[in-house]
Amino acid sequence: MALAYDPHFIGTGNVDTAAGALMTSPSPSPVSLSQDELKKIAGFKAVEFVESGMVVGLGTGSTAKHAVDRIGELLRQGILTDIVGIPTSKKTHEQALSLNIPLSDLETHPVIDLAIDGADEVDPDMNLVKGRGGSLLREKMIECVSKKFVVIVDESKLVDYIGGSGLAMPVEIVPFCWKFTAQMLQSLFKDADCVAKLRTLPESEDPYVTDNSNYIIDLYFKKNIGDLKAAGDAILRIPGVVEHGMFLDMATTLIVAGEHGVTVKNKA
Ligand SMILES: O=C[C@H](O)[C@H](O)[C@H](O)COP(=O)(O)O
Repeated sequence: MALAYDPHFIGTGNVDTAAGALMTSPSPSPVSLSQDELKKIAGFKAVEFVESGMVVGLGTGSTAKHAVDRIGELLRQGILTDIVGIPTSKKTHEQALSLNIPLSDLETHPVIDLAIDGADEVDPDMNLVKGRGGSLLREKMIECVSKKFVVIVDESKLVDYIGGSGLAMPVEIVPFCWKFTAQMLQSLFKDADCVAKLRTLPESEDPYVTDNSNYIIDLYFKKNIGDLKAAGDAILRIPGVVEHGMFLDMATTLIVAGEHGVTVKNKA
């Protein structure tokens, strides 16, 4: 599918942040763009929300990486000053250090002005699946105390309902008796024909280990799981579970880059 890009929408202009605002940017001169270029457009657009003096949650993944790069660039140019970054993973911590972004943590800065992060799925109510890159726990800890949470995606991430992509919904668990916990998770969602799989490293059958020394169980649903809040609460009642990758009612702004330009949608 041909993708369209409107270079007008990379910039540092103001974004309409009124509640419920929907800003769609048409593309006057379409140019085919890769998925990564769309991620970059969404990431740069999100940084328009960052103001000097803010404490900023720095997301993880191939989309958030562009936003973090952009913050580093604007700091270097002196366009942004006095930013404090709170990284959501070891990888983002390394990236931010390499860009000389001043860093802190939740204990020193328990309130965050704004967080910017990608997502694996976004439903029409701006509920998210996150963690296919393995970073869901730190992301959720940081983003749930952010006054604003700007989610950046290319349009391939939009789904009709959570789980609708047919791809993984990650759950971070403790390694102890992981097979037992995986079985509990699969049984919990038997009505949705759920399959629970331990995430392993691509080059071996060894478990993938998170930044917090935990494992990840990926849940695959063949049917809609229905009430997301009830599902999330039920997952958290399983003792070996640390956190799940559903980020419900957390996003305050959604930026989608796609074939017809960039859309900015605020939570009503
Ligand atoms: O664990 C990874 C994070 O939740 C990412 O933000 C999410 O997977 C989206 O990543 P990407 O922007 O690379 O698609």
